[in-house]
Amino acid sequence: MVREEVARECPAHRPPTVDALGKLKLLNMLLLETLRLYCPITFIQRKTSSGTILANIEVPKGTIMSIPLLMLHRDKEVWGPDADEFNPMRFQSGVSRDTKLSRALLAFSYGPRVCAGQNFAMVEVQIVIATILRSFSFSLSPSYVHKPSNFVTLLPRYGLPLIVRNLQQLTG
Ligand code: HEM
Repeated sequence: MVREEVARECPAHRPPTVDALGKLKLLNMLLLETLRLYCPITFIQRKTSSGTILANIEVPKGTIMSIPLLMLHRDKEVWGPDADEFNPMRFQSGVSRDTKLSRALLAFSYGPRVCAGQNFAMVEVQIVIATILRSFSFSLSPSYVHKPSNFVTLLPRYGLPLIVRNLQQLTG
């Protein structure tokens, strides 16, 4: 489905244009769902600049708080009973239009210290994936072991071996 969308919107043998990227709705949904389940930065920290009360808990000035993004992204109360499943369709109406989702998806953080490279990162990965999808099919190698691990950022512990096929050779 995503490959069909890319083939429809992006002309072959040229990098996708800004206009084309704006039309890659399915690819965007797929990337948002990937950022939800496997957000590269799994937690952020904040230090209180003054004493405050959070959810009836008194928090003194200077307290360092960890915000567990990865855990929040799997909260069934927010995301529903299928929170642990990979389901890009949950972003069908777009994250920016759904206020609940735009605040629940915290892969790039939120508020005044939101990731400064958010838009750049999304455009970059859209171009890379769209370009790959135009020419190649890929699937997980049987040797792949699913073990996301946190080493500063979230990474596949044993790498990501893929079986890659050139689509032109496949279709002759
Ligand atoms: C998928 C890719 C990326 C993810 C998931 C990501 C995520 C984040 C997160 C969660 C923060 C907040 C950290 C905190 O408050 O402790 C952050 C901050 C930041 N990011 Fe990114 N980032 C990505 C790519 C990039 C890129 C490509 C750039 C630059 C070109 C960038 C530049 C920054 C900067 C400058 C900040 C600090 C903003 C501030 O504190 O005012 N990021 N990022």
